[in-house]
Amino acid sequence: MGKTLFDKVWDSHVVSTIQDGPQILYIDTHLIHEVTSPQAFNELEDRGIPVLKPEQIVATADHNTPTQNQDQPITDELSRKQLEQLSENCKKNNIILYALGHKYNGIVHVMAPELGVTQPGKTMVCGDSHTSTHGAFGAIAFGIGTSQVAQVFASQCLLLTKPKSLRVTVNGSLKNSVLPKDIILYIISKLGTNSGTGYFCEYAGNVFEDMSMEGRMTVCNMSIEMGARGGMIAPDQTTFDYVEGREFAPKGEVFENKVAYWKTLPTDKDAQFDKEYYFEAEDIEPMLTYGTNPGMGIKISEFIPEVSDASFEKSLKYMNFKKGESLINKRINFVFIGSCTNSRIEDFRVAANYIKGKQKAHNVTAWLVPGSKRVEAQIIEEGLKSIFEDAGFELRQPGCSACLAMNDDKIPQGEYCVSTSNRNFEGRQGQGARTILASPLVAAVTAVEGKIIDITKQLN
Ligand SMILES: CC(C)[C@H](C(=O)O)[C@@H](O)C(=O)O
Ligand code: SF4
Repeated sequence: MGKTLFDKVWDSHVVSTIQDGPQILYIDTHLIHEVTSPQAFNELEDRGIPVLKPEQIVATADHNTPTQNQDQPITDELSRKQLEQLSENCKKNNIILYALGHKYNGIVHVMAPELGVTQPGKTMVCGDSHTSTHGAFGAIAFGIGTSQVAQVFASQCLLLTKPKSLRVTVNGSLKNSVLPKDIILYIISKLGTNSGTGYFCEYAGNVFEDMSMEGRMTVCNMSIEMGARGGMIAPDQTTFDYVEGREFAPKGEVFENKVAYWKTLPTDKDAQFDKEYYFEAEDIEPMLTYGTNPGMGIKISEFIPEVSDASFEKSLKYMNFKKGESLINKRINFVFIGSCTNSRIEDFRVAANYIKGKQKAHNVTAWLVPGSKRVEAQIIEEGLKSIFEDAGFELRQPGCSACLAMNDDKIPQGEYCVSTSNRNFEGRQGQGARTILASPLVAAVTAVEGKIIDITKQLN
């Protein structure tokens, strides 16, 4: 029987198998940030164990970073301490750190692919659930807990049970104004937030084959929101072209040899998956979430479903929405374009393309937060900064920002925020804040209108 992409990468990294039990998997790249690494460093220090392969670790500061005045000392004490500790730990253990202000700094899932650290066929981990993003390259990439971070520091390996396999296939042609974010929000709205539990997901079909690397990252990023351990897309010419020439990508003949190997990775025709789902591209429309998990999504033109269930009702109460109502014309005072889901240059191009020559609505505070220093530089080089500023949008400095309330960028109590991030949990963007997940295009339109409008009517 043939093998899946996941099988091929997994099997080539198994160091040892315990009979009828878990396997020891070799980890090629370990990404770290300030939130989940400190306890792991402490554990190692307490036990007198050195970091085995510091050269296979890449560190960045992202969650606690302010998105204004990054050249000045951080005023928030907790955030300042978190970042200082990361710097100290990296220095002590000879780990490369792209600290705040460094030209390679950014959200871990934005900067690592940009630098060519993320490559097909690799195993990659980070103490962060959205590590699934890197699967867009055909890598096995997944989030781990703090004790596993310590395991990888000490051994460059992890003890794991091989997950089951799931494939989601989307074929057909997409409608105008449907972006990768809409595709993954649509899939999760259909499958629910637990459908992937215990599985690693592969995305297949012409829709993903035709997608840019940035779009593929948006899709794989949210795999975790349907419960999957990770998501993957077969590497192809789009992938190789993206990786080639980046700082940490292999060069010359080594690159050519790698490409020859990467070409062997796609799932074999006769491979079997434990579970398969199929969708048609024509059925997908721009999406919005109305509840407090990413599976509570509807097409922008649809109505909130009428479900009788206590947790559903609790969720609507938090959002102050009613069953059966439409979100069209809801007044929105906050718009956030950013996060590791949608803070790459293509996202800002989409937004700028719509915003150009328009003005944001008076009631709206619109934050644009690039995922990395490099994206920030691209925004300036391509002239997007002035488009945004002329329209009254606020371009901030890179970081996780309003994706989660771990820094100064918080949405006030009771306010709605149309956000390009990946989680709409209660309090995610600030205490009592109400998050509506959407694509960068829907977010940009909302900021200009000051309310949600049916973009399928306006733009088609
Ligand atoms: C802080 C971190 C551990 C967390 C994660 O694992 O995903 C964060 O990035 C998030 O998006 O909720
Ligand atoms: S941008 Fe949001 S989802 Fe991504 S790593 Fe940061 S906090 Fe997590």
